[in-house]
Amino acid sequence: MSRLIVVSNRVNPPNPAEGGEGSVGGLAMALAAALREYSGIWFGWSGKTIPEFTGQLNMQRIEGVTVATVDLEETDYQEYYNGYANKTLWPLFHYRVDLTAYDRSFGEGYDRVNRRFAETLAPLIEPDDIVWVHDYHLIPVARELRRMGITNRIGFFLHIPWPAHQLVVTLPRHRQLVEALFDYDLIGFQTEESLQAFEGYVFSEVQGAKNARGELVAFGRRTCAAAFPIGVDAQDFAEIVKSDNARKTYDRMMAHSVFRKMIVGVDRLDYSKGLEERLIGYERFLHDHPDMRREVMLLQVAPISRDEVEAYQDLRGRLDGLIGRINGAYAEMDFTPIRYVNRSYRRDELAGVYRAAKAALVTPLRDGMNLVAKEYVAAQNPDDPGVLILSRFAGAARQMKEALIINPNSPEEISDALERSLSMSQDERKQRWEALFDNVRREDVTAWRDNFVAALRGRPGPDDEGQQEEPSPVRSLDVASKALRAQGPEAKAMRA
Ligand SMILES: O=P(O)(O)OC[C@H]1O[C@H](O[C@H]2O[C@H](CO)[C@@H](O)[C@H](O)[C@H]2O)[C@H](O)[C@@H](O)[C@@H]1O
Ligand SMILES: O=c1ccn([C@@H]2O[C@H](COP(=O)(O)OP(=O)(O)O)[C@@H](O)[C@H]2O)c(=O)[nH]1
Repeated sequence: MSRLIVVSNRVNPPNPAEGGEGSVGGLAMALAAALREYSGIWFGWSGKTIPEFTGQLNMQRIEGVTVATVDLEETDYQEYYNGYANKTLWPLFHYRVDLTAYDRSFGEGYDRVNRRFAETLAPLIEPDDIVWVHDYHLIPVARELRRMGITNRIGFFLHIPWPAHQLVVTLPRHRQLVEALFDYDLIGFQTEESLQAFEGYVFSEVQGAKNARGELVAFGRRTCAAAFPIGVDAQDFAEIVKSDNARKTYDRMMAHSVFRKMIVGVDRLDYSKGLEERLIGYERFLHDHPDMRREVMLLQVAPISRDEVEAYQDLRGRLDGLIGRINGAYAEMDFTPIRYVNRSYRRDELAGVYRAAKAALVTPLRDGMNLVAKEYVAAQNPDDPGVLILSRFAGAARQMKEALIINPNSPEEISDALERSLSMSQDERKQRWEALFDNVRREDVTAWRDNFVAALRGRPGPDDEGQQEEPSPVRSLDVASKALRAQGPEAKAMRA
C-alpha cells in the first residue's frame, strides 16, 4: 500500500505539555484526525524561526504518524506567512480587498518558501507515495516538485473560499498562481460555489475548457477539480463529550449560568469570523428584548491569531471597545452580558462548553467551512439539544440547512434568530438537531479524506497515455464526481 504524504504549513503534533493537544485551527484539527488511520508522513513548518535556513528535518513519530518539520528563517516567516499568506491571499480570498496588501517582497518570499518546502520534502518521497498539499500557503509546491522531476500523484485542497473571478484578477500575479494549480492531479474545494468560481476564472480569464472526461484543460495541461466538504471526527467528539474533563467543564459552565441560557461563540480572533457583527446583533437582541436580558449570557472564546498582522491587532482593539460598550450599557451588579476570553481551550473543554450552551452563534462573513459549527452539533445532548445559528456565508451552511441560517450583516436577523432559538420548543430543537447530526456523522473527516484520496488515486498516473491533450469545449460529468460515486468500498480498503 502506498503511503500518504500530507503537506501543510501548520502541523499539529499533539503536545504532551498541553495535555495532548496541538495548535488551534480547523486545518490542523482535521489533518490530525485524517492521518490517524493512515501510515504516512505529515510534513510542514515547525512553527519556529532560525537565523538562516538549513533545510534540516526534525522527525518525530507521534501516534503512528511520522511528523517531519522544518524551521524557517525570520524573513521567510515575515514575507511568506505574515506577508503573502496572511496579508495578501487570506484577505483577498475572504473578499476583503480593502485589507489586501500587494507587496512584491511578499510574493518573492512566498515563492522562496514554497521552493524550500519542495526541496526539503522531495528526498522523502518514494515512487508509490501520493502527496496531498493543503491550503493557500503552499499552492506552488507541486510546481516546484515537478521541476525536480517528481512524477507522483499530487493533490491539493483549499481550506478557504475560492473567490469570484473579479476578485482574483486584482492579484498582480493571479495567472501564475492559477497556473501553479495545474501542476496538481486533483484540486479540491470546500464547496460547489468555490469550484464554480475557480472554473469561471479558468474559462473566462485563460480560455480554458473542460474535456470530454470532465477534466479542466488550460496552460497546455489538464487537471481535475471537485468539491470535497471537510468534516469533523464526529465519533471521536461524541466520545470526548463523555470524558471526565468535558463533564467537569460542563458542570462548571452550568453552575456559572444558573437561571441563564448560555449562548456560545468559538473562533480564532479573525476579521473573517464576523465577531463585530455578532456582538452588534447580540446588542440589538438585548436592546429589543428587555424581558430576556437577565435570562441570557454570551460566552465568546476568541484565541489570538496572527497577532503580528496589523488588521488582527486593529480588530482586537475594536472588539475590546465594543465589548466594553455593551457590557457597560447592559451589565448589572450581578450580571455581565458578555464573557470574553482570548485564550484557547482544549477539545475536551470545548466539548463541555458546547454542550452547556443553549445556542451557538457562528456568524462568519466568509469561511471556507467552519468546523466549530459541526463540533457544536456533535457535542449536543440528543434529548435536549441546543440550536445552531449559522451564517449563510460559512461553507458549512451548504450542508447544515436545518440550522437557523442568517445573514451576519443584519443585526436584526441575528437578534431574531437568538429570540427564536431561546424560545424554540424541544420538539423542534430535536428535529433540527437530528437532521444536522445525521449530516455531521455521515460527512465526517474520514469521508472527506477517503473521498479525496480515492479520487486522487483514480487520476491517471505518470505512465498513463494522453497527459497533454488539446482542450475541447465539452462540459461533461466531473471525473472526480464519478470517482466519488464509485469509491465506497474502495475507499475503505485504502485505509492503511
Ligand atoms: O494556521 P493559522 O494561521 O494559525 O490559522 C489556522 C487555520 O485557519 C484556516 O482554517 C481553515 O480550515 C478549516 C478546516 O478546513 C476551515 O473549516 C476554515 O473555514 C478555514 O478557515 C486556514 O485555512 C488554515 O490553513 C489555518 O491553519
Ligand atoms: O480555544 C479553541 C478554539 C478553537 N479550537 C479549534 O479550532 C478549530 C477552528 O476551526 P474552524 O474550521 O472553525 O476555523 P479556523 O480557525 O480553521 O478558521 C476547531 O476545531 C476548534 O475546536 C480549539 O481547539 N480551541
